[in-house]
Amino acid sequence: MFRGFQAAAALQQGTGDLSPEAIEVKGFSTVTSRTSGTIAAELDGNFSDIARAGSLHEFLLDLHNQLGDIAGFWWGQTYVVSIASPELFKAHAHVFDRPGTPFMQKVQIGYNTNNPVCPKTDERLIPPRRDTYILLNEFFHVSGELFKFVEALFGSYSLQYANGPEGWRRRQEYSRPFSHERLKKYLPAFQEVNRFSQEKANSWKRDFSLMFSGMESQHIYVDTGESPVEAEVINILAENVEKKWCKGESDPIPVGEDMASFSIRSTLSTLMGDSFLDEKLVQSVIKAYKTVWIELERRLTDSVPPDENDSREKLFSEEWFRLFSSVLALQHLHTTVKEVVEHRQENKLLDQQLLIDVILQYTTDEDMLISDIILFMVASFHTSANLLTWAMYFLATHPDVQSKLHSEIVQVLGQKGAVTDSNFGQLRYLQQVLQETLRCAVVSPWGARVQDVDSVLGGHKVPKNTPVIHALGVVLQNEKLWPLPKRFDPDRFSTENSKDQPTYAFSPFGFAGKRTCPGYKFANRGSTVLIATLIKKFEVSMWSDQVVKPVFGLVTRPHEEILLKVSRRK
Ligand code: HEM
Repeated sequence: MFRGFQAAAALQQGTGDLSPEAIEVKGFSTVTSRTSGTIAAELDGNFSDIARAGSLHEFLLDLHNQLGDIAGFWWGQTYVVSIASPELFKAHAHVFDRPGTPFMQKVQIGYNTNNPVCPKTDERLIPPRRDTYILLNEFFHVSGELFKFVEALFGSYSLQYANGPEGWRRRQEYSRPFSHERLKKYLPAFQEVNRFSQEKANSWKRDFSLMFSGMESQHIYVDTGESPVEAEVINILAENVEKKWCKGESDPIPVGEDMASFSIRSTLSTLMGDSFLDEKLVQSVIKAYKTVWIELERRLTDSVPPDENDSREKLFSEEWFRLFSSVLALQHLHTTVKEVVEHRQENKLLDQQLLIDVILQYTTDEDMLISDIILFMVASFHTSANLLTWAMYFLATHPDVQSKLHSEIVQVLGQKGAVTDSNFGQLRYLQQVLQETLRCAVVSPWGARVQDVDSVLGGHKVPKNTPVIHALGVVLQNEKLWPLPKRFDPDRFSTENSKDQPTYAFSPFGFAGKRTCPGYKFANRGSTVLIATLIKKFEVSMWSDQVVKPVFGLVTRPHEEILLKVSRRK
């Protein structure tokens, strides 16, 4: 039995009090303190239960299955409450603040290492002294606080941790580049970026190679008055994937890799400006980002620190090596973003409407700038890439859905047309496919909020400062709301079938405090363009009878690369 179940038993006994003091919690194991290197009597709470379940999402599925829509458990030493019903989501929909207060001090990366080897050279790293290892470990380690593990990547000053009036103000400002009207205004900015790139290309020290290899640069930026340029840029990127697929028709297509490449490029080029026309820079960001992300996800699922005498300790040097590489990769990401910001500042463009400009207008604090840019990059890359990967997987394994989708695409776009602002809304079934993918694959399994006052939730007292997890994925898999929840069926989202869906039953982008995902339209538009482009031209199926299992981290990904077979449609 989960220890969290004991905690939540207090609810069933009718105490109505969710404070940890009101709940009897027994049997916590002791773990090693990394800092001191000695055994300390620290509570690991339900970490080992979470590890046993496989992930926080799977732990929450069991927890709510056994205890109902509201339950408590221990995230390390922090007592947290989790909610999993449209009604409880509604009751929490006004809460803005997010848990995980960061250290309010400057984050230093790299520490006092004597041998910082540039990740570009790939030179073998020499392990430094043990105390440096401990410092690095502390830097990355999941502490008792939710979201702490992502702090190393996003930085203490990022929007992720911004609460109260400042967080609210920042959030409002950063939403500007994602409004429909603003998307339209990207057009002159992009044209300017394009002209600027061509003029300045030769004077840049970097190898300037257009990321859209094989295409003329003037194709990248459209000059029609009405359609949002973002969709046009994404159209070009989608065509790029399409060209690659045309070439490799007899080979298996590594779909995750191609979807990641598309989503990273579309994010960087539409939100971060012309620096990312440099293919080498894009590649180095992808490499560094992957290294850091792998480490962070590992920390989420493997959240109990190793015991001094643990066998993992024997892997000391390997672990150190991996950790140190990720610190260097992180450092490289920070340096790159700093250069991109400087480039943007030095070369002021006429129409400063990109996300990077909005962030630059909001703050001059270097830490905040870099943190927020990295936050948006990371929040966009991984989620969009996995949404696309899962959508392709479901289409490959559901030929009937694929065929219906193909008919719609041909009907709306014709044989040659592209997705535009005006025909976007007609791709209704494609929207259903994306919605059902978000639901069925549980792309983003959970969120969280906190309040600095005592509150009541579902009739239970929640003490102030108790993090409340929004078990988004548990609700998306609730069989009362979604019969046969594991079945992929886009018709659930038809106008007819969805009219009785309770509000908040489908909240894949969060729902609370007007702080839902700011990039949801962006992700939706990009995915629509890419899927329409590819499915119009190709029939996709699985390359082999590969069994695909999901790994539920902060974002849900397949446990291994999915290989697709693509055949050009007649
Ligand atoms: C399939 C795609 C995506 C999914 C499923 C997704 C999901 C989410 C979720 C669940 C949250 C937490 C919301 C909450 O706390 O209530 C979030 C936050 C966020 N997302 Fe997304 N997201 C996606 C794409 C994107 C894209 C494309 C961008 C950027 C262009 C983005 C940027 C962000 C940012 C910056 C936050 C933090 C906002 C804040 O702290 O106020 N996301 N996303």
